[in-house]
Amino acid sequence: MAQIIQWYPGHMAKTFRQMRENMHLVDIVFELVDARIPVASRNPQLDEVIGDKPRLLIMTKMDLADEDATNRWLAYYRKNGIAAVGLDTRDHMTPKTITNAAKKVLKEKLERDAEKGIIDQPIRAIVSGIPNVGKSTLLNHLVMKNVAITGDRPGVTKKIQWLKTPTNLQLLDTPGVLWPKFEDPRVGKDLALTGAIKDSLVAQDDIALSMIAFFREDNPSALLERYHLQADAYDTMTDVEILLEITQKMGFKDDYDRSAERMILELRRGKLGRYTLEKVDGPMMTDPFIPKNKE
Ligand SMILES: Nc1nc2c(ncn2[C@@H]2O[C@H](COP(=O)(O)OP(=O)(O)OP(=O)(O)O)[C@@H](O)[C@H]2O)c(=O)[nH]1
Repeated sequence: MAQIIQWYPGHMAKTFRQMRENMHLVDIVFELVDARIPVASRNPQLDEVIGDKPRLLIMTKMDLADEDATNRWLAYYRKNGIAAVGLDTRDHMTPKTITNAAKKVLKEKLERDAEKGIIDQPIRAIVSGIPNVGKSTLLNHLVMKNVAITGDRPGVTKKIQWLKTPTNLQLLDTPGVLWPKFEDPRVGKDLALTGAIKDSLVAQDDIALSMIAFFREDNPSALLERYHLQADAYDTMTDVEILLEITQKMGFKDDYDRSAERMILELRRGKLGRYTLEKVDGPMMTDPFIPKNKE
């Protein structure tokens, strides 16, 4: 973990610098978060970079997340005046969903433009989010075919590459890659369980144990059924004992590193069903990791 903390600040500073430099060129920021971990997968320092710029929060990988939990998050954001949509970025409706949501966020600006006779101007956006959250997938789906156009904008000396979409968006071609804040151990575990950070950076058995703890609370039957555990396992066994039992059932004897690895892989592949690690009323909500600016 210490390695990650030392490694990221340089990259992060560069991302923030690039985003700050380009912020005046865009109308809106598309901030991507993983619907399964909407708190851990965002970097709160982005708020400082975005400032008053309008933002659309995009919850990706909704197809992997618990549907009810995502709906509760969306209701929560709505209540707090934060424009948000949830989607599977690979879905064919994604370009329409995002473009409509962006138009809604920018409604007043577009109306002001229309009064001045400026109509059908493209909406210019920058896409930002942590690694693996779905930035490239989203860009590709929005653009459909990779058409890069180059434009000189006032105030910039170097040329900026824009990607034009059929739905009349213009996207900065370099997505802002941010890194999450790892200081809180819960954040690291949640990122590891969803595959947002490299497996080699975290102890797999620790992660498998937090997976067992999560299912014990959230969806007890999913783990019991998947690994053919006895119905009273949660009453009679500790998390460690459950991990050892699963190791045996997998035929790995006492090699719990191997079973931990397998369990995590199966979780990510959806073998245990849809899951959301962070809930609207969960403990993470006491952290200040909620987007600050309003619609
Ligand atoms: N199930 C599901 N998978 C998705 C979704 N969006 C992206 N993915 C997958 O997640 C993985 C990472 O997606 P990318 O688009 O490469 O993520 P990125 O943010 O560009 O990643 P970096 O290049 O590391 O910054 C790929 O395997 C995608 O197919 C989604 O909404 N649902």
